[in-house]
Amino acid sequence: MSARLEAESLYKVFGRKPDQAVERLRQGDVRKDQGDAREDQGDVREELRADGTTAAVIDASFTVEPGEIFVVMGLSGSGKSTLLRMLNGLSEPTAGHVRFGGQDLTELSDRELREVRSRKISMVFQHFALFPHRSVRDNAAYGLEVQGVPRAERERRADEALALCGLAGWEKSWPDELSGGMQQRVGLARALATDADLLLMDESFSALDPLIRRDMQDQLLDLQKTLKKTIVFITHDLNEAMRLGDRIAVMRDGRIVQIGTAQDILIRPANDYVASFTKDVDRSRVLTAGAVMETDVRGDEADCDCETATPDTPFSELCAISARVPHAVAVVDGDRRLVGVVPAQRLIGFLGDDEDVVPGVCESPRDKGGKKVISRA
Ligand SMILES: Nc1ncnc2c1ncn2[C@@H]1O[C@H](COP(=O)(O)OP(=O)(O)OP(=O)(O)O)[C@@H](O)[C@H]1O
Repeated sequence: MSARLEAESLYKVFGRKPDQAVERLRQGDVRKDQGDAREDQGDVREELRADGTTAAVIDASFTVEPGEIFVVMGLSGSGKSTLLRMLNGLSEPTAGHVRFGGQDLTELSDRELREVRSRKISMVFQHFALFPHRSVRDNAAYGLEVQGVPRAERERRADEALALCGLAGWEKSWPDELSGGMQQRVGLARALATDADLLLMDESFSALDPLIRRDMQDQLLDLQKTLKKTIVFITHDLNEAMRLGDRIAVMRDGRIVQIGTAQDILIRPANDYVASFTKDVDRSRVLTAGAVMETDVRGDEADCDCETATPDTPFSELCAISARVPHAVAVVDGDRRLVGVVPAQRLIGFLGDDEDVVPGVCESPRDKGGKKVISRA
């Protein structure tokens, strides 16, 4: 089982007097908490920038559980890469702590840090960074070579990792004989071969064309079902974030502005900035019955023999059920207990951009008795 990764109030400031800059940023936040909010969130950051100081990451805190894919999403310059470099110890935080498996990486010596980086942490980059004059096998074995693992064992482990990534039979090929997608699989195999618990993926699929990219996303999700690594995945693409992330942190101007599941971010964006990202997301691919249902139920809405949904029922299937039943869809849990209802109007509300998705009364007769089903407060 992998270990938990914790980031606690991380700051990274580039430029002069970084510690003073952190203090100013903290005081700005205290003023804001006390209600002395200036309209512009980036206030102190902008003042610092005018002085030639960049607050690249400001007060970032989160925990990534073992087996979780935690996606950090944000536009270029929002601080994603700087955050990732602090997580793997390549960049020392100006303030704050990074803990992995309970070990505080920010307190290790350079030698201890190198050891942790080579054994416990693997990186997968956007540009595959393969060595052109090494075979696919030797590329996949590179991390093990750095660790000093004997040749026979590293080749065995590299071959296993390559097979996991769908590259059995390509071990002796050269990188330039492989397509872009296959080269990225070698990058992934190299990261997996070391058995590192923490996988840091920096825009790993961004250079791939859309179909291959989707393929790689599927493969990662599939591998993760058995590997259960602790994964931090950086992307600027919200669709990718929503497909991969158990949870997503949205960054803006160095700050994490929201952490939540894909459904949280779609349904309850923390602010207009996050909401503006979600406009182009195909909601029907993300939402499930559990996210869209009304939980204010009477209790007898599933008393007929009609088809029901479960909280995990995908939105598209929910729409199909809704079209087949003459009333709101009842959502039941594994014990067939009613946990919510979804009136047809509510589905329509969630598909659009309209923030006011609260539907009115479902006019459909519930059953042959013609009883109205759902009423909303
Ligand atoms: N070594 C550095 N020295 C000075 N400023 C830096 C340094 N590294 C990053 N920055 C600045 O910190 C801010 C955050 O950069 P960062 O690369 O972390 O963002 P990002 O979200 O990863 O962007 P991208 O998606 O383009 O890589 C930017 O304003 C950048 O110019």
